[in-house]
Amino acid sequence: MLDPVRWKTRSGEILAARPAAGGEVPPGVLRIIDQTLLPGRLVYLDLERAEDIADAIRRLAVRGAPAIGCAAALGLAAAMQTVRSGGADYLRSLRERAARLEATRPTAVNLAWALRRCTAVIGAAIGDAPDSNAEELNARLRAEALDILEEDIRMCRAIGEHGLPFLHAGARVLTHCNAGALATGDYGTATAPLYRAHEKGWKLSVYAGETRPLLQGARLTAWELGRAGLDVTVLCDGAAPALMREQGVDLVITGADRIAADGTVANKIGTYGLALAAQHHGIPFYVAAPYSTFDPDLEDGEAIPIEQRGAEEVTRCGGFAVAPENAGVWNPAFDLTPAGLIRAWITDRGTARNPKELKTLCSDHE
Ligand SMILES: CSC[C@@H](O)[C@@H](O)C(=O)COP(=O)(O)O
Repeated sequence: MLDPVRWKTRSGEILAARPAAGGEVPPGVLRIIDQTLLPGRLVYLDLERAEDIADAIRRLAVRGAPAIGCAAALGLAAAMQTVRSGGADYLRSLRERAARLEATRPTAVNLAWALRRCTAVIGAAIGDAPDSNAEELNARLRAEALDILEEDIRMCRAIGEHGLPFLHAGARVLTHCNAGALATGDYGTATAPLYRAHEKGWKLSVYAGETRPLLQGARLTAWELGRAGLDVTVLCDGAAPALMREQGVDLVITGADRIAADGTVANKIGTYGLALAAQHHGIPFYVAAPYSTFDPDLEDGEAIPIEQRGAEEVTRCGGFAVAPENAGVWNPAFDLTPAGLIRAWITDRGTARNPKELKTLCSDHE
């Protein structure tokens, strides 16, 4: 069984998208919040088979770079419970399931990072003891998956501490998409300093861009921050530059799906536009991410694979047609923000002011 790890807000509510969030979970099951139904309904999904876990990641029932890494690792551990043969057969089954999970979403590097960590650990265990049985290997795999989750929790907390100095009581903060508790194992990345500030009793004004086409900002960020007691205002994506000009914003902070060695950040579509608007208005733009989001092997950010998603995400909204069915659609899930537009990268290992510092902080990526 996957050990339950619980996280509660100050008001005592269980919030994060993590296994066991809804109570006791039977052996070999990954329990997640179905984020596609929020904020209307809080529904948990129990997933057992690698295909179902892959499907949940693909259709964004669980989403956000760190969360899909954790869910894939824990899901892999759950799905492997039914495998009976040990040794090389076990490794073959593991690699086959991991490949299926890794193929679901190409941009967020945390997914590949977590799955490769799991396969490497089992490869090494079998290298040391080729006759290991499935039970022993399952225990090792489960421990590694839980380690990934626990490390993510620690990283969120550390990002919160490193990001806190950029805030002050009364700060007006704009964020995009959902880089919060729902997107990680704990506090979130971009939201971690906001939760920390809130815990200290600082009153913030948080602005959440709605984040078309799937509205992660409006549906998820506004939901989770509101539940935790933060003051949150939702705006249409197109309203962000006017907000900066007319109401004033002290800083913009977003998460990341992958950061290349040159500091380029891939994040939810619309991030680049926010960074350009922030530069125009002299507003600092920060990116918060754990080291597992840094991809030191990718020198040039332009090489980050950008996931293209289905046309219906753009032509339909909430079940209604919002564009003609036959209109052409361009629907990249992410865009690239160059390093020159980023004031600092706030990581679990400290804050980097330029790509060189970032590489020094984060380059021992496993
Ligand atoms: C801490 S999550 C950072 C990013 O993963 C987040 O900002 C984002 O772009 C998520 O995109 P999504 O398509 O919802 O998975």
